[in-house]
Amino acid sequence: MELVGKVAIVTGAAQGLGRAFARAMIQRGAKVCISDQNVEKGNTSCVALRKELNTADVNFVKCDVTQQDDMKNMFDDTVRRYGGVDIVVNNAGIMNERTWSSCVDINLKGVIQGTLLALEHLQERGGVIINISSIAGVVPVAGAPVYTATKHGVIGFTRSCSVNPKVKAANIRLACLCPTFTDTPILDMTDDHFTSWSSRQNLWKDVEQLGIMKVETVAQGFIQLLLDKDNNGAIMTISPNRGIQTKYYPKARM
Ligand SMILES: NC(=O)C1=CN([C@@H]2O[C@H](COP(=O)(O)OP(=O)(O)OC[C@H]3O[C@@H](n4cnc5c(N)ncnc54)[C@H](O)[C@@H]3O)[C@@H](O)[C@H]2O)C=CC1
Ligand SMILES: CCCCCC(=O)/C=C/[C@H]1C=CC(=O)[C@@H]1CCCCCCC(=O)O
Repeated sequence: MELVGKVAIVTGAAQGLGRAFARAMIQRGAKVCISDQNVEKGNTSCVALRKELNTADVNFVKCDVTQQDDMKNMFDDTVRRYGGVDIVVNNAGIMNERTWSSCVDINLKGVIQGTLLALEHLQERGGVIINISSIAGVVPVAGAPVYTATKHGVIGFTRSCSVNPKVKAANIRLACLCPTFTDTPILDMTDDHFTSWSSRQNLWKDVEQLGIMKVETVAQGFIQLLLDKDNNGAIMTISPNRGIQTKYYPKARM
């Protein structure tokens, strides 16, 4: 897939991985809508990306992924501004075991809502949906069971959409990105983010064992996943010890 002239939407892109994905796509010629619930950080990042990359082809739209009206407006605004949508990256996510219900709302329901709207918008012209899961989407993580459940859900949902014949016929491709720990503000967790059935200490032991990747490393894998036009249903894992790996888990046998 060639990115020049393509139109992309990234949720939760005011900082961290979302911002790095947006940056990598703009650098390759895409027009990008960065959205986030944090208006101040979103606007600041938009101005900084315009300046750094010397482009007007990036804009910010306020969007809380738990709010259906915000989500619809993000798509409508992008269509009005750029004439359509080709790529949707459902990236917004939090790690909070205590406010676990909002973790489900943002990490899983937000991705489902973003994907369903993306399918509607892409059905005429085809395109790509990348859903951001985590390595916690494929392995159990004792320190963060709710976060882990949401990320497993993202993979199950995305893979199920990817094998739908209607989706394939519309030339829509879906894939999941599953990084291990990456250097973003999501790692600034305190004990308040945990319950007696989860643990910052446990999670931090994992961090110490595995290490922390740079956002640029994950953005490199993201671009690889986006450009490979033959990877519908793929799950890409990225970790410090094994690097970038693309996996296809078994399909159902009827
Ligand atoms: N950093 C890491 O170690 C890893 C992160 N991930 C996933 O990558 C994605 C991005 O995370 P990071 O950049 O690391 O985190 P981050 O905390 O730096 O960025 C997350 C962004 O999402 C936004 N956000 C939160 N709630 C939102 C909502 N309701 N609506 C819209 N935006 C909202 C925040 O304002 C923030 O800008 C998340 O889905 C996360 O679960 C996956 C594996 C590892
Ligand atoms: C808030 C971010 C949470 C990110 C979750 C995460 O990265 C968790 C990682 C580890 C916790 C326990 C583990 O066993 C996880 C690491 C497993 C890495 C396996 C790598 C496999 C591979 O590269 O194929």
